[in-house]
Amino acid sequence: MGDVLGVAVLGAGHMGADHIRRLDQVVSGARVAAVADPDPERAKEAVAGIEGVSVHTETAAALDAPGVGAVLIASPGPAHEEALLAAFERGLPVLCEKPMVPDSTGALRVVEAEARLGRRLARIGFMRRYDAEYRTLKSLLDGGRLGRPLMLHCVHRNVSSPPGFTSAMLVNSSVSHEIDAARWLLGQELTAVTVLRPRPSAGAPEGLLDPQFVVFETSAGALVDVEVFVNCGFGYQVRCEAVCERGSARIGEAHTMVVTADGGARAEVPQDYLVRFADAYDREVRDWVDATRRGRVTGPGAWDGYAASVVAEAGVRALGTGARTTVEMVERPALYGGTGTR
Ligand SMILES: NC(=O)c1ccc[n+]([C@@H]2O[C@H](COP(=O)([O-])OP(=O)(O)OC[C@H]3O[C@@H](n4cnc5c(N)ncnc54)[C@H](O)[C@@H]3O)[C@@H](O)[C@H]2O)c1
Ligand SMILES: O[C@H]1[C@H](O)[C@@H](O)[C@H](O)[C@@H](O)[C@H]1O
Repeated sequence: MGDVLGVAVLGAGHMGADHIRRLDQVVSGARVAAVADPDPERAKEAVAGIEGVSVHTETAAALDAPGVGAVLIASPGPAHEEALLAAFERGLPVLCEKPMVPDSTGALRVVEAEARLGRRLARIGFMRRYDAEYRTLKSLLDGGRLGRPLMLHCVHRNVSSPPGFTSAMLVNSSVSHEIDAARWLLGQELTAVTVLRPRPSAGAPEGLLDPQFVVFETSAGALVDVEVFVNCGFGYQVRCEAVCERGSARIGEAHTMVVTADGGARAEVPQDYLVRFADAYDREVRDWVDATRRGRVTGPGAWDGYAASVVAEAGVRALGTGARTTVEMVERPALYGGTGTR
């Protein structure tokens, strides 16, 4: 194992601050060496009490700061491409929050830049791949005991959407998790998408198409449906049921505590992703730090980030037209395993 990994964290908002705490207090073998945020007060607040961190407002200054050996990108999606390319130029390994790059043209530029380097540097923060329940489901499906998967029924609910959240973001920010999880669980590409829009909830901000019902078709003829509802008001719920030829398997309830008292039982629902996926984020960052210190790049990569962006973009078009929309991806570069679906 190499030296303690000095990490530059870009973006000190909700996720950035949580990852800074994780790198400082939860994960061994790493330290926060630098932080960059255009809002210096937010950056200072996120690293308060941590020694040896330099605070910057510019990405380049943080990447070039003393002791930086890797980058964690937690800025908003539109800022990711520039940060990824800057990290690649410096040969720095990266953990980049989803979406890798919201638009597929930018995502492809990232894939091409990494392919030109001839080695992988980027891991994308699709943390569900590190969630214990998702991993158990993946092992079950891979083991084949239930036969071939035919359908995934998914639910993705948030208590409320943050200011500025758009109808397109239900697909390209929220459902991006299901897009990656479905590709990973099934080992298939998503080839077409249809988005149905029920009457918007009165609890959603004016003009937001919330909830939505998204249906994906896969390269091997399976279907994946996702109810996404980001102003459900009552809790953070993420569920997935795989229906296979000889049985079904459902995940998404294990993080619930059931309190029995006063003659009744009450199941508590987590209120946000930081609670529901706390273990997954810890495992994701620990695994990234360990692999990086060993000089390895593992987990979902730039190709997976690109695939998610292309599928999400088709989904946003489908949302606009109401029509079934096919997904067109470029050929997979050799760096990511050549052509064909996994
Ligand atoms: N994996 C997950 O479950 C999960 C959960 C929430 C958010 N996210 C992702 O994490 C990222 C950040 O989301 P958030 O909720 O923390 O947002 P946020 O708005 O809370 O924080 C973003 C921060 O980035 C800063 N910033 C803006 N431009 C920047 C730039 N060019 N360089 C550096 N910093 C910049 C902002 O000032 C802000 O402090 C997004 O990509 C989002 O999709 C992932
Ligand atoms: O950026 C967030 C994050 O990715 C959460 O995990 C998801 O539940 C939200 O819907 C999304 O807005």
